[in-house]
Amino acid sequence: MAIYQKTVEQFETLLKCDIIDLKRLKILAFNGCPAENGIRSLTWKVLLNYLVLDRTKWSSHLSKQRELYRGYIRETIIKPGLTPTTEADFVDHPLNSAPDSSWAVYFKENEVLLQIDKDVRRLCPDLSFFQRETDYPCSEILNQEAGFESLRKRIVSTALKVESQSQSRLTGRLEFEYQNKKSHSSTSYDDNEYQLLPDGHEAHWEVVERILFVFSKLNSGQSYVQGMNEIIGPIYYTFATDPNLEWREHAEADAFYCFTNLMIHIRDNFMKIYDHSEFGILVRMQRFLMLLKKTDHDIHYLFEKQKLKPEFYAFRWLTLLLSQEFRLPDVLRIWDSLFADQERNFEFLLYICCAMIVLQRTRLLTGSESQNIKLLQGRQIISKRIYQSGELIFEEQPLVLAQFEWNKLYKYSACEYCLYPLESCEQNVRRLCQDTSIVIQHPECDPNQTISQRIVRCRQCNEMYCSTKCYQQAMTNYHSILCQSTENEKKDQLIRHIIDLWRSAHPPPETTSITLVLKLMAMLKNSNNRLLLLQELQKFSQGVQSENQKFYHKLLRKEFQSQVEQLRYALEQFNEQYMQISEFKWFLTSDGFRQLLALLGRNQQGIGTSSLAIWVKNCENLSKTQETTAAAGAAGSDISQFIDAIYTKIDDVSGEFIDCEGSGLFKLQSCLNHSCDANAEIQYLHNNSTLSVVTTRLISPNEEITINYLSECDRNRSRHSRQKLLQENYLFLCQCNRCVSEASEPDETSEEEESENEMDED
Ligand SMILES: C[S@@+](CC[C@H](N)C(=O)[O-])C[C@H]1O[C@@H](n2cnc3c(N)ncnc32)[C@H](O)[C@@H]1O
Repeated sequence: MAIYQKTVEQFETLLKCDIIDLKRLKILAFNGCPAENGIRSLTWKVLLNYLVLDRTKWSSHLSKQRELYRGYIRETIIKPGLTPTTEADFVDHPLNSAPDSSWAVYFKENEVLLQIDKDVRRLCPDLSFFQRETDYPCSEILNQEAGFESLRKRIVSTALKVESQSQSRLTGRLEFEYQNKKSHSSTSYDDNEYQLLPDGHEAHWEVVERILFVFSKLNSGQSYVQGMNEIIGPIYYTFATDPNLEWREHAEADAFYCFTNLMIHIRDNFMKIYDHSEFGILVRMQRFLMLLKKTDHDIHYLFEKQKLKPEFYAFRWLTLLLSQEFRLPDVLRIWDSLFADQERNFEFLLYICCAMIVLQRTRLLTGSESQNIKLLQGRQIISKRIYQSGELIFEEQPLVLAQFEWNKLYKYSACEYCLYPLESCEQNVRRLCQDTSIVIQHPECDPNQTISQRIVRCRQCNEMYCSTKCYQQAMTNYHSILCQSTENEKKDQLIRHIIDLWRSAHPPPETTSITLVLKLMAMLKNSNNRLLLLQELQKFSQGVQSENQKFYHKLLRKEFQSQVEQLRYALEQFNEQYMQISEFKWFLTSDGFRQLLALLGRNQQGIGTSSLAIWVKNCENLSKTQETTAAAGAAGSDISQFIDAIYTKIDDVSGEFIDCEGSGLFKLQSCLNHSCDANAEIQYLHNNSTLSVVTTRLISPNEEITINYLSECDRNRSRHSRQKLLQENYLFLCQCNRCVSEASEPDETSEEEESENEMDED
């Protein structure tokens, strides 16, 4: 503590001098800037050459710069054509497509703006800061001076323009009611985007959006490139949380200048034409490789042997200054050192990247090429702190989900959108036991007693939802297209045909892949930002073949070849006749379709919900909270006997399939790797599709968080059986601690698997 306090004092003394000693400041900052008293914020302003070293000049310099920035806002956000000053200006008009027309420029800029908008609405989602309201909104914008408009208005009108264009191409007419409904959100499938605050209020993400837009206009050669949002984010955050309110008030202008100055140093990373320049990304990657060779010869040699080029893993690290690899507090700490090191062209960044590799060296040295690329690309989740057993790590909603087809055949009923069960516990038990005389004890423990009165049905196809919200979400995302409404019988028939083909083609265990494909197509069709959705898909684990390239994903085995081809053809027809999604065409080529099926197979996560399970849990809680009197104890044992009897009967009549089941794609969960001795598990604590990752034992900091991909009944099979299942379904050879410790076991499978093997070989 004493050392920390001393560091604070050293910074403060240095920053108070009339002439700041830059060399000393760099030495101090390199070892980390304290966040308190605005030290980091001030230090960065000096290190990024925004504040001159002569403090006596700060006041006039700052007021000049900040006034200049206000001018930029006025100039760059002004609506062209609205304030004509000369006769000639009136010649320009919104339909003028000449390249020098201010309207044409205005429309082109809107495309850049739309991209910025999408990117900043997802800035640092693990932090609530960017969604919060700023205390210092832009007065020029909010006061609505005559002749000015806000970026908000431009985004709404641009989103409308994009949507109406695609609609008109398809239908030849403009459907404004539909467009208006969608225009409030640029992506209908993502609830995680930051939303606008009411008029007169601005959130921090909107301020960041303005900075980037002004930057893109003033630097038209470079404009805005995706990733710049990740650079401005931490800078603005640091300035806008400055405890000194005088500084905080001007966070927007100050962040703009610091960002602009930083971009001078790193702009070559963002522009392809500079890839080969002295400071271009390719040269930087070469320098990084040389350093790796010097630091860890074995790893360098291994990477050469495995052809693991830095383009595959270090490109993002170097371009975005590690802002994606660490959480914000760590990014800020790393940037203290990087900014202090700036004149040496961020040499220190190369050292950090090397350290990141060396820290993983034991795993890398034993890993195959594809295991190593996975490790380096960072698609794994590592704990940052101690987690106790039973602790919730995170919760997440799926990007898309579907119920198993057999749910309906066996009369399971659950919300089509979120899988919440739509039976009361009594209905559930009576159905599973095929006994209508069963009466549930403790009905007060069943929150679904009156569920039948709350069910919302699609007016066209009678599909059931647990709430109006779920129904509306489903409609906006996909149901408006996939609804079996008999309005278009041929389309419905084709959809049924596709689902039936899948049922007869796919190998057990049942998967929902084909419904997921149909839903994804409908979501793409409905989205006014298709590329973004495709980009989300790209992040999931991909590839059709195992690491050693010995076999393909189970769904792509030879025996399914002709059915897979029939399916592909049917989907291609569906796209051509009813969807016309040009961006999806590749997925409907032979290769693309195989890739898509493998992606869904490798990343799908099962979902299970049940009214009975909620009731049982509530009954158990009830007996726990009751006093331990003899009478209560007897009642508790009665209820457990009753529950046991129910489960025995269900087992006899319906077997193991007692939950309403489905599966979905989850963005974050799909980063969790498998271990046969996992330290976490997936639960559905809310009895709907919201997934919870919960620890199953104590987890230490820096330990990888893993789940078991195998179903409960497969988890205790022999090492050989487990590895076989994992290779077929997930294309990797499990080398977890348990598999390694069981390495001496004979390669034996159960009889059942033996016969399956024989079938495979036939
Ligand atoms: C849902 S993803 C998990 C995240 C994955 N690391 C990624 O980068 O996308 C599933 C894929 O991760 C890889 N994977 C998962 N667990 C693994 C393990 N224990 N060893 C090697 N690869 C694994 C396999 O390629 C598998 O198909």
